[in-house]
Amino acid sequence: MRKICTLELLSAKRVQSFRHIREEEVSNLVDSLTAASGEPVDLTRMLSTVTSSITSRAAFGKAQELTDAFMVVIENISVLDQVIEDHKSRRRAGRNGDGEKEDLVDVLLNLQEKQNLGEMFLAGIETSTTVMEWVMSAMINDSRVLQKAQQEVRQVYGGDDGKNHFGEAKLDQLKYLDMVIAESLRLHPPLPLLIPRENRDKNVSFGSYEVSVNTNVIVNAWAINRDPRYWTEAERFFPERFVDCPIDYTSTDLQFIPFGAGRRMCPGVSFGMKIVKLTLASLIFHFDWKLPAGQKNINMTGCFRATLRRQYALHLIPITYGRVLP
Ligand code: HEM
Repeated sequence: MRKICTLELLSAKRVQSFRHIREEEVSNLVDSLTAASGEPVDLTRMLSTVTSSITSRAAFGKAQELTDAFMVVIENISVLDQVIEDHKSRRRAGRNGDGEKEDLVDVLLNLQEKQNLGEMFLAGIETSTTVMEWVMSAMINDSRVLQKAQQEVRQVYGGDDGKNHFGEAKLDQLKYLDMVIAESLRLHPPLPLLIPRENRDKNVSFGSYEVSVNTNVIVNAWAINRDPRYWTEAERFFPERFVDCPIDYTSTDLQFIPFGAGRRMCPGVSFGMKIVKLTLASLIFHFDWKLPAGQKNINMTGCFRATLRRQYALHLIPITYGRVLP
């Protein structure tokens, strides 16, 4: 399954082919927030919806109506079977020639493989949503960082381009936003403990650790990302630490491993991070953000379920950029 993910489902080319889906769904999110401008919204729920809409369209080729079903796909596997049946009849009818337009179910059918599809994408939705929640929370609590990130995105996307079509073409220019996301991933990795792995080969040693055969190893990424031996003021949220810094989450630096590392590293990095960056850039380009009445800052308490999420849903007030409040 992992090999299929890396080579087929989540390859750079495949991820790029879903660009229009990401842009459409993020634009829908902006429309909903614009309609709610000036009122508190449950941003946690909205971020989860946008991520699952993008994922279900990419995975199943179905739009909104499948999104809710996707969330219960594990319990209700018949939904997935129905999707696969639909794809099979479409293929039998010979309506599936263009590789670019294939969704991920088509790819799996090509490979005669459907196992674990639901679990895999569910994991991607939860982690990507969690990353966005933490980044927004950290920026709201640090107005200096938020302003700097907003300045950058409004400069890059200023003029008609930003208002009419907020696309991915210029995302690479948002260097400061990259640092903000990296710093949030460092302090709040959605999977603080990497997936347990069993040493099945032979006894090995690395550093001061001896790992004998048949031992389960659990890597504490959370502790590594905050280790004061590698990070100055390790507990501080300070995106500028990544200026001119060669370390990033796709490199092989083992002091920063929010996606794991090596052969078992997350195969969904590119799929997830494209959603994360486009959504966050849109949120801070189109809106200024206020806390609900009576709230001074965001409570950053985490809570460990399948992932390390915020304990409390994120409620914020979007103010459409440029709108003068009464
Ligand atoms: C953007 C947020 C994401 C984060 C922070 C994240 C993080 C991780 C981490 C830490 C691991 C464990 C790596 C290890 O044990 O060494 C992992 C594994 C995995 N991730 Fe992600 N992930 C994200 C998004 C996604 C997405 C969007 C998908 C799929 C669409 C995905 C699919 C997977 C799969 C299938 C594995 C298991 C790989 C294996 O068992 O070898 N992830 N992820």
